[in-house]
Amino acid sequence: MPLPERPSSSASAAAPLVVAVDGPSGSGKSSVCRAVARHLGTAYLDTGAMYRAATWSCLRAGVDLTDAAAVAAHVRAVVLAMGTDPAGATTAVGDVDVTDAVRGAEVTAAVSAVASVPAVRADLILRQRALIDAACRTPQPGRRAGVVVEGRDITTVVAPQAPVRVLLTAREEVRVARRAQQDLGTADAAAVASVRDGVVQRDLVDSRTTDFLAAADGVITVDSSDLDFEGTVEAVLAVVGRATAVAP
Ligand SMILES: Nc1ncnc2c1ncn2[C@@H]1O[C@H](COP(=O)(O)OP(=O)(O)OP(=O)(O)O)[C@@H](O)[C@H]1O
Ligand SMILES: Nc1ccn([C@H]2C[C@H](O)[C@@H](COP(=O)(O)O)O2)c(=O)n1
Repeated sequence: MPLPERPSSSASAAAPLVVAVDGPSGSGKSSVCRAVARHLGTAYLDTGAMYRAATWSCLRAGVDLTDAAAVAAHVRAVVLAMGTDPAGATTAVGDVDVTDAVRGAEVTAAVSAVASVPAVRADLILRQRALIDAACRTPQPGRRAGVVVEGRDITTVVAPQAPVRVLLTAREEVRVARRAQQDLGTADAAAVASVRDGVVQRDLVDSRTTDFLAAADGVITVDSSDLDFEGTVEAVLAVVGRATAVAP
């Protein structure tokens, strides 16, 4: 069942809404959150794309990724521009559009190292909070004030006060199969085997930096293992509806 877009005529009347979503790789954060934001009429912020853009810039500049101080100093100077329209979220470093480049294998293999540097995290977390604040205070014309923001530490560190906090998860074999289907166009045994390590290893390394495998207090878990894409979007929207319902 196609989900309707939220009518923009009432966009300016609603209070700002922040929906914070965390989860492991392949759980559906990007695709599901984009659809949820479209439905709610809010902005959409992909914080993983920010870590990826920082990594892309380090790689391009030849920064030694084992040198945390050098990585942090480089990232501090990176001009990041995040487009938060859920219909076409974009990422730019300076005036270079890196929306597609940051999805490449080289960045994916290196991003965990950059994201594990505490000073990089402190820097990007400040930028993420500023973007969330901007989406709440000055929404784009026709958009509702607020943002659906996803990553690994949004419910716990970046926006722990968000009125809606969700851990979006799915069983490992389901996430690996989705990644195979997405990257290789098939989820046959060979395709699944070839992407498994990339998914599992990255989650293992990332989970030493951020805690996205278990829901923190007050965070609602949505397990999409046995849901299709639209069912997952509806499940997240149901959490939003319950969390924002006005008591009678
Ligand atoms: N409930 C679902 N049922 C079927 N496919 C899904 C579901 N949710 C997401 N997908 C598909 O799974 C793939 C991975 O989803 P997505 O890229 O949104 O995950 P992610 O959590 O953002 O991953 P990463 O953190 O690695 O970027 C996409 O092709 C998406 O369309
Ligand atoms: N809030 C976040 C978001 C992302 N990361 C790291 C961990 C991931 O490996 C990487 C890329 O994220 P993805 O595009 O796969 O969602 O960025 C993080 O540490 N904190």
